[in-house]
Amino acid sequence: MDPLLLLLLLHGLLLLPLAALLLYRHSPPFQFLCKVAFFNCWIVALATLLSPVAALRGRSVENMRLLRAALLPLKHLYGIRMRVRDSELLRLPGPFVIVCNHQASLDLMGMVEVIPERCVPIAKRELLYLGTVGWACWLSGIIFIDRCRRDAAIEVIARTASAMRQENLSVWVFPEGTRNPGKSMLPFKRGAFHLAVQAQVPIVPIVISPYWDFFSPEEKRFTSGTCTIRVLPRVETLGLSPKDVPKLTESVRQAMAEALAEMSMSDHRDQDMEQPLLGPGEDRGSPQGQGDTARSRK
Ligand SMILES: CCCCCCCC/C=C\CCCCCCCC(=O)SCCNC(=O)CCNC(=O)[C@H](O)C(C)(C)COP(=O)(O)OP(=O)(O)OC[C@H]1O[C@@H](n2cnc3c(N)ncnc32)[C@H](O)[C@@H]1OP(=O)(O)O
Ligand SMILES: CCCCCCCCCCCCCCCC(=O)OC[C@@H](O)COP(=O)(O)O
Repeated sequence: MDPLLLLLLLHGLLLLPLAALLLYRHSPPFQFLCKVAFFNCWIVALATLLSPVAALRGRSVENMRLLRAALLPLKHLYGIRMRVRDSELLRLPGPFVIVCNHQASLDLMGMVEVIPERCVPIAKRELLYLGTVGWACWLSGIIFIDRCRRDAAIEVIARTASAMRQENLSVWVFPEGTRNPGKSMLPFKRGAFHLAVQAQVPIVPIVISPYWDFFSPEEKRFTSGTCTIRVLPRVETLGLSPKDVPKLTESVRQAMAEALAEMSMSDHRDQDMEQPLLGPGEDRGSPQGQGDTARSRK
């Protein structure tokens, strides 16, 4: 090959990372893309590394500890400060069903922040097919449901209800059934409430504050920020029967919607921001900061 061409090529190769770095610092959409890609890569990498360790134990809820440990560092990498309110409400003697609002995959960060011991999430079946991520989820005892086959899903829920009592197992459900970045919550699916009534265990609602201060897929914005997680008082189901489920669902949704509305109004901007390990955060002090623009647009 022509030595001059080789030299040019080498220069090009050296300049590429520099150009990417500059773009990362100065282009919020590029930064958004990188951060989302890194989030997914992190999960795939950790699932690949830790699944063999988890496999030594076999399928067990104890592997949820590994899953937690794998996801807990993410908040430091992204500079997301997690504030948990009323976490003592999660300290109950027996098993329970947690219901939580579902905005984005980022919810995993909030979930691992508060998820108690011996608690597994219910997830869509599609996650099983994500290679080592699916394997890691299966090994951690995550319960999979096929959202398109109601009868099969109801069957899984019935089996989960007896496992909850026999194995002292709590369950985490996103009752909206899908991700919802909107300002209010979607109508709730009833599975979580049937589960709690069948197992005769309490429901503990958890509300994660909106991400729009620091994360918006539409605006391709992903900066550092603060996220508040609030645990609401438990709702007992002792003595309730399937006919009570619609009312139960509505009253829990109502309580969560009120908490979400309240949390949407309170301002995080006066909080100290954690410096993200993944590069520049946002200048939260400036009145022209993106947080303000995002808020005023809402
Ligand atoms: C080892 C280390 C490794 C480290 C690496 C890390 C890797 C980590 C990566 C990842 C971590 C994990 C990530 C987890 C997070 C995933 C999140 C998701 O996937 S969210 C999606 C799935 N969740 C749901 O869909 C909610 C649950 N769904 C339901 O509860 C639904 O209710 C469902 C599917 C059971 C049925 O849905 P319908 O669409 O048909 O709607 P409906 O309105 O609820 O029900 C229709 C009728 O059926 C009755 N029904 C529902 N459930 C029933 C039941 N259990 N028993 C009896 N009747 C029931 C209802 O009462 C209703 O009937 P009437 O209208 O009341 O007459
Ligand atoms: C073969 C290897 C393929 C690797 C592919 C990369 C996949 C990256 C793994 C990221 C997994 C993160 C799990 C996030 C959990 C989540 O948030 O799931 C969404 C569902 O709740 C609702 O789904 P939807 O109804 O689609 O909104």
